[in-house]
Amino acid sequence: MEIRHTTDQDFDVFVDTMLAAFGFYPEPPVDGGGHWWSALEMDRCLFAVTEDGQPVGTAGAYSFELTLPGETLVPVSGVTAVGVLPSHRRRGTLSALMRHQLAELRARGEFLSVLLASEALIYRRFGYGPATYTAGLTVPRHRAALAVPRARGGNDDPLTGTGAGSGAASGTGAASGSVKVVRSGECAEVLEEVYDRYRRSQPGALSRPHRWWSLRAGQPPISPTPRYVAVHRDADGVPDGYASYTIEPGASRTMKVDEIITADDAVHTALARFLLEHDLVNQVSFKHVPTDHPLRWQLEDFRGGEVTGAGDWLWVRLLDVPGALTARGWFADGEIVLDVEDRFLGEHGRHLLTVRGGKADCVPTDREPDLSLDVSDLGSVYLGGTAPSTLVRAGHIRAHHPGAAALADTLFRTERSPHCLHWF
Ligand SMILES: CC(=O)SCCNC(=O)CCNC(=O)[C@H](O)C(C)(C)COP(=O)(O)OP(=O)(O)OC[C@H]1O[C@@H](n2cnc3c(N)ncnc32)[C@H](O)[C@@H]1OP(=O)(O)O
Repeated sequence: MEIRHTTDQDFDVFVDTMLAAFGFYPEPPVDGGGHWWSALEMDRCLFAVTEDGQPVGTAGAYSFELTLPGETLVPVSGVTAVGVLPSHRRRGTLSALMRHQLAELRARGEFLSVLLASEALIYRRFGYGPATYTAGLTVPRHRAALAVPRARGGNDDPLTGTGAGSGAASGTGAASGSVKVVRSGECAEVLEEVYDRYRRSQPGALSRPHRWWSLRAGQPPISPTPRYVAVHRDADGVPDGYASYTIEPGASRTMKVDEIITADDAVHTALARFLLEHDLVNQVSFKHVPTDHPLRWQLEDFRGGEVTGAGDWLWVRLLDVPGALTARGWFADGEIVLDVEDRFLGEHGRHLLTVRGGKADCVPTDREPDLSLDVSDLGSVYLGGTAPSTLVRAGHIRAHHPGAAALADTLFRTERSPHCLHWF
């Protein structure tokens, strides 16, 4: 089995092989891109090839930026299009592709790799751990009333003041804004710009490169699939949020919300209100709600929303432990010794992590460890979305003394849970 790079000439064969591995039929071409795979970076794709030259396995990587806790932006590889033909499985082809790819990512100087896992059993052995979580929230219209915020109140508040449809919302509740509904095809530039502002402040979020928008590659609202988009603008008319949605015809009249994108909680509230008050809708189904998002708390009826499809989203793999640990922001001072095992790459390191004033220093040490953990578990806790103590209680991370788990929880905790809704 040989692993080799693909070139632009291989694009069609690459896509055919990858689709066959997933059991999908090739789809007819769409004008100007349109398929999720049209933004594949062919210089970052790999073929696994048999001795007689037949491609039997594929793996690709997108060049993204990931927002770390502390709003640090770092380049990461978004691993994608991983597949091995059904006729050639369980012979080590994926393992060979992963080994080759991880070495290449390191050679590029990247210290993190991320992916969305088709199955949860595949990637831990390669050092990836689930790191961000998401869930759907379905709210019947008759239970959709929003509560008056107890800490604020008053007429200038985004919840209690004029509705978003007629204009209201800001970070402080002091300024007004407006919502206008347009079709997704008419506002691509606005979506791209608002998304870019949002993702820079949201830990766990990935960039959506311009190429994705121009090729309409990905899931709605990036794809050519028709959508309505409620665009929120501030008092000066500057777009600061959007919600992309469809309404199912027929008896269900379910409004399906692909995403609400904004960096401002008050704008999020205004857009949610706009959707929840929409006429001729029986229920509103939000596809992506971060697990700790205030939306559920904002419903007057705390049981008014049903959480659906809760699960993992972004899996994270550290390629350079000190590099990754010193890159993110930290929110509590302290020090901890981590003994990290990387079985797939056959590596082991003991690191002293010292945090002062939001920044970390990470050096090799021979001190006794506080925690012993696999690199995949470090990937899970790295963005702050999984408490180390949960993995201690699960029997995955070993705490060497009472208090070690609580110390790790305090250090790794972030101001806001990481969340990613970009599909790739
Ligand atoms: C980021 C993404 O693109 S996610 C998409 C992943 N791709 C898919 O789901 C498409 C359908 N599936 C496939 O193409 C293949 O089954 C793959 C890519 C998941 C696995 O490829 P293979 O070449 O069979 O994997 P390989 O032989 O290297 O297996 C390595 C180990 O992982 C295990 N493994 C591989 N796939 C799975 C799985 N789906 N579930 C459980 N274990 C698995 C193997 O049993 C093997 O274990 P071992 O080392 O203890 O013997």
